[in-house]
Amino acid sequence: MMNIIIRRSSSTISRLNLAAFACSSFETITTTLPKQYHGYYPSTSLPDLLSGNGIISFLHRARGFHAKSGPLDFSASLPSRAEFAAIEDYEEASPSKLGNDDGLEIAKLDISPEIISALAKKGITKLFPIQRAVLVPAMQGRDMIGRARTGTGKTLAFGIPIMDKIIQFNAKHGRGRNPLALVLAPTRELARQVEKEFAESAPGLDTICVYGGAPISGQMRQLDYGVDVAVGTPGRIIDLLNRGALNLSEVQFVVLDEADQMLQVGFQDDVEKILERLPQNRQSLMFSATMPSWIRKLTQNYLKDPVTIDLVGDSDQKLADGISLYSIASDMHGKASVIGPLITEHARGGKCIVFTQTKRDADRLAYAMARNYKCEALHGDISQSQRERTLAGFRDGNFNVLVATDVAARGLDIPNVDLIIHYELPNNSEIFVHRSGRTGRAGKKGSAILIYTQDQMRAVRVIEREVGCKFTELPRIATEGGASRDMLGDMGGGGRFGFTGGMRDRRSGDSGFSHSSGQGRPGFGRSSGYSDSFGKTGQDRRPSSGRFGSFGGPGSRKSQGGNFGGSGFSRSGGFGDFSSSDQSGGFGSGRSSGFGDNLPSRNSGGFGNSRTSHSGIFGDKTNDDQNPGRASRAY
Ligand SMILES: Nc1ncnc2c1ncn2[C@@H]1O[C@H](COP(=O)(O)OP(=O)(O)OP(=O)(O)O)[C@@H](O)[C@H]1O
Repeated sequence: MMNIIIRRSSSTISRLNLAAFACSSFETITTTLPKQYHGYYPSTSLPDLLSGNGIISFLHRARGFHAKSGPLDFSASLPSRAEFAAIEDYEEASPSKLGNDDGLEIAKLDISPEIISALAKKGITKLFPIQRAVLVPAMQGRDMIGRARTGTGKTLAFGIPIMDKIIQFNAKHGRGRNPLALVLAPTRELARQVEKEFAESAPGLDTICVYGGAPISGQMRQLDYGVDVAVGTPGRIIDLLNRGALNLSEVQFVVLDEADQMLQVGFQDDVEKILERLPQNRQSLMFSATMPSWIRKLTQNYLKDPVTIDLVGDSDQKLADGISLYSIASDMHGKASVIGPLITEHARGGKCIVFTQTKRDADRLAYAMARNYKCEALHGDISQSQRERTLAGFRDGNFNVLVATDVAARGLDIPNVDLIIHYELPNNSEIFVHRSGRTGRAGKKGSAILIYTQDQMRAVRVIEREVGCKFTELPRIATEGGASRDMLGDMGGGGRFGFTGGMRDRRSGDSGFSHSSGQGRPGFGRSSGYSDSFGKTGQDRRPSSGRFGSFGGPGSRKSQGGNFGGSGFSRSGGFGDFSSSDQSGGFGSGRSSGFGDNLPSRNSGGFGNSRTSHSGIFGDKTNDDQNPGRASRAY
């Protein structure tokens, strides 16, 4: 085992021995964090990282050297002034030898001044730990898998080296027409956000975001004009490739953001199709806050001699440190009515995201809550323009409760979200991490509350175990009578529910509330879900099996009712129905089939075929691009 240590050298950062890096092959990098980052990383979870006074210690295993050199080889951008010290050492670093570290000033990095000043304008002056850990190997052209907790700056971790290299390349070779970098993201909203971060951090680069639901002609025109960085969702990218509007032959960098989702069943095929169109000689980067064990095997197929930069670790708490976790028991009927008191108590006037399992739940809950809260729904059946308005309104603080499906679970960086409510249990612990991670970002604090029913106790414990966390149990909130009906009573009447499907600017013919086809979908049955999910050790648990379908309770139930307007609603009326319908089958079927079934109106052709082979949220994947024949969207 050999260590390579990168350290700050007095007040500047020198890069003396990058050759040493280039001659080495890493498997795993862990970091020693400076004290100022302890807020982000609990000391219990990174015990070995707290002893090094800001030294990044790269533990790696020397293997056969695999050097990549492409058109944008980092050596071309290495400065004559040495800014980094990369000290190769065959011994464990001793803190005393390495001195203090007061953080890595971005202004002192040898990166483009354009990036430095653009970041400074955003208030970003020091690298976060994942960014400093990634910088050198990324600059060297190493393929990598990067894992760091939610909200810790992964976007810029891969963004800064890519932007810098492209700026250098353009300066040398002039600007080209075809993109040099491609970033794939699972949702449109995330794709837009990532593209925005690139555009703001390197204003001189031409960036484009391509995603379904937006006119393709404008995207084609922009591509024709020429772009440096393309960010997008897979379906639209494939569409543009098929039309000959997107040429990926010059791509030097490809990033799979939320890589574990991008490689899940349902997404993987599209991702592979895209990767096939890229040059062999490229740098591939995969990032996520969660990297289930199955992904490690898969990545061998896509990455060359990758370095793994893991700031989470297997045994550590997987959540960002600033997130306080709570759980609260409720019966099905009372779930909706505990939300109000929870918001009052825990959101402290900030924003709150309530996560539901289904689009229908999101609509109905948002509708019901709108009596008392400024509240909107966000999910995949809402038109793209409305989705964008909703998200912008939420960001701007025009309303402060967003009721969303897992379309909002990953990556979204919305300021001042203080509270996450898991109205329904997520399908798996990774989704729990991502949903909860919409709060407590960039060192801030926040709370996440899991509402569960008694028969979901076991699933709650599984989350605790897999995420390495402990919920603080909140006292039950009485829901008999008053509160529930006050807030939700207006929802009564089957007719009203018919309305929820069209509550916002939806695609015509939205059939989201019909749920005839998926009731018998495998993996959602509670018993099978549990054994499927929990019986495994974490190996190869790709979510296609709906492993935590068991979590959700509602969706796991066998449909007894038939359609939504049927027994579920009419039986008890009011918002209580919302919950009770879970039991009656309305939700159960909605959840299991609705995802797949909701989409035909938005997508031509293939969506009519529900993809029953996909179960669980991931099975339905986010791919909401208008791509005939493709699988339906999840959220
Ligand atoms: N070095 C930095 N200094 C200050 N703020 C930063 C820095 N790097 C990133 N940020 C900010 O931190 C926030 C979270 O960053 P980002 O969205 O990249 O997190 P992430 O790790 O990708 O999260 P997720 O896992 O949820 O996708 C953003 O608002 C970003 O602008």
